[in-house]
Formats: sequence, C-alpha cells, structure tokens
Amino acid sequence: MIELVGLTKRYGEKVAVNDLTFTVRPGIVTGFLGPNGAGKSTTMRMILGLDHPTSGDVRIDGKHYDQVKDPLTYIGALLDAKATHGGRSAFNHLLCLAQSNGIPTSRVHEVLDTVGLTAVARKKAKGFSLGMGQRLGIAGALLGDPRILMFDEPVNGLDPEGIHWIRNLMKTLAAQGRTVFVSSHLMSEMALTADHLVVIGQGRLLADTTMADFIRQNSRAYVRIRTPQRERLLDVLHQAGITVVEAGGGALEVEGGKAEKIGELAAQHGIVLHELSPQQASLEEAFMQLTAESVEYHAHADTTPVQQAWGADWKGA
Ligand SMILES: Nc1ncnc2c1ncn2[C@@H]1O[C@H](COP(=O)(O)OP(=O)(O)OP(=O)(O)O)[C@@H](O)[C@H]1O
Repeated sequence: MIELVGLTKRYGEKVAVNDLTFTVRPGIVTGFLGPNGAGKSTTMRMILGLDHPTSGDVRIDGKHYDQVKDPLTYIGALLDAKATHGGRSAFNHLLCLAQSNGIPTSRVHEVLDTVGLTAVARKKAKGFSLGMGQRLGIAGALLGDPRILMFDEPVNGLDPEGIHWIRNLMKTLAAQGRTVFVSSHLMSEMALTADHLVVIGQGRLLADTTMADFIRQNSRAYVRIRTPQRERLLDVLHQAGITVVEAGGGALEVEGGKAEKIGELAAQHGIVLHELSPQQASLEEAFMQLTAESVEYHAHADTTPVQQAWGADWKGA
C-alpha cells in the first residue's frame, strides 16, 4: 500500500504537486492520470525518495522509502526506460542491479524470460528499440519480485503487441495481490487496464474513484437526431415526455437509449428523419473535460466549433 497525505512539491514559484492525499491499494491496478505536466512523475519520484516533499508525507506500507530494507525487493519502478548504461548488455545491466541488491543471478534469467528479452540478453542496450528499452526497464522493476510496482507511462511509444503485453502484465501482477500503480495521460488506455483511477491536474487531486464508477458516470448513452421537420418532431417528443437538447449543427440529442421509441413516434406522425443514431460518449472526452482547466500545454485551438462535451460538470468522487 502507498499512502500520500497532503503531499506537496514546489520548485521555486511552481507548485508541481499540490496537497495530494490518496491511497494506492494492493490487489488492483491503480491508474494515475493527468495531462502533461500534471505532476505524475514528480509524485512518483517522491514515493521513491528521489525528490523530497516540500510538505506532506508519503509512506510505503507505513515506512518512508529510505527506511525500507532491500528496497528493490519491496518496491520496483520503471520511471525512465532510457535510464540504462547503453554500453552494457541487457543481461549485465540487470546483473549489476541484482548483485548490488543481493538478488541471485537466476532471477536475472527469469525476468529476461518474463519480458521476452532472453534472445537479445547479450546485446548492448543502446541498440534497443523503444519497446525493448521499456521491456528492459520493466525487467529491472520485477527483479526483486517486489510486492509494490510503479510504472511511469509504460506504454509510451509501444506498438499494439507491446501495449497488449504490458496491459496483461499489470493485471497479472495485481491478481497476484501486488500493488500496481501506473501513470498515463490516456484515459482510453487506463479504461482497459485500471480498476481504480486517481486523476490529477496541475498537481491537484481531481478524482479518486473506481474505474467502474467513472465509466458508469461518464459513458453517457444518447440518441442523435436530424430531421427537416424539426418543430413537428419537437412537439411530438415533448408530448411523449421526452426531453430534447440542441446538439449544434442542426442536430438534436435525447438522453438514454430511446432510438426505437423516437423512430416509432416519428413514423406514427409521418415525420421524416435524416438521422437517428444511438451514441456513446467517450471516456477520453470525459477525462479531457475533467482536466480541461488544468491543462498546462495547449495546442492551438481548433477552428471547428465543437459542442461542449458532456461531463463538464463532473466533479468526481
Ligand atoms: N526539477 C524541476 N524543476 C522545476 N520544475 C519542475 C521540475 N520537475 C518538474 N517540474 C515541473 O513540475 C510540473 C510537473 O511535472 P511532472 O514531470 O511531474 O508532470 P507529469 O504529469 O509527469 O508530466 P508528463 O506527463 O509530461 O511527464 C511541470 O510543470 C514541470 O515543468
């Protein structure tokens, strides 16, 4: 278990992490989400004692990182996949880590096998692709067979096969009862991997909720309608007690999965429909809305008018 209480980090005027309080529990994958610059890496570095909090506290099973004996056997982390000595082979990189932490050489072979690098174990890490580098970093995290694992953006730059592999690995590690804490800036990725979500923006906690609750609250089903007989349809739907909202671009929207009912009413009244399509709001859209005000680095605004995404008033658990 990882417990953060009022964790805060300032760099001069910049507040990178702002009064974060949450707990990362064992047996599940906890996704740590936030836009670029939200403070995810800084938080992870403080958990590992690589950065000192300005105020607040973070403990791993009740202890500070520097009080943990043989830390590699307690908490394993992938923070930066490029943090290897490029001139060393994958095997030697892991062997150095193992020897300095009292871990047997047999374990190096095991983790190389787990991450699928056995065939290239004697090759120098500097020749590795991004995906191979990520696998080597993950092997390092697994080396001490720790009960707590932390991965900072592990799927960055990976191909679909690599992403699929990491997703399954996280779930397997959690199913073994380990604490798995993984950061990402992609909601769609977390929706497939995480059981619990912690969302931050500009260092502040925006949501701490189960994935199931997040999906329930944000996967809104609605029906999109276009008709050349707009006023007549509005009257008919109003009489049937169905609430309609403007969706922009001449379209209408009705909350819920009422497409059949709307189609039948339109047919009964001889109203022509040009579109009657059931829709599902995307979780990515809900996440972007949740973090919209805290995004630090914006691209230039799109010139296409966009309907305000649903979830604008979502405040989280
Ligand atoms: N050593 C530092 N000195 C000054 N500012 C820093 C330092 N480290 C991080 N920051 C700032 O703190 C904020 C949080 O950075 P951090 O890297 O933790 O965010 P992140 O959520 O991991 O972002 P990303 O997804 O882009 O990696 C950013 O504004 C960053 O510029």
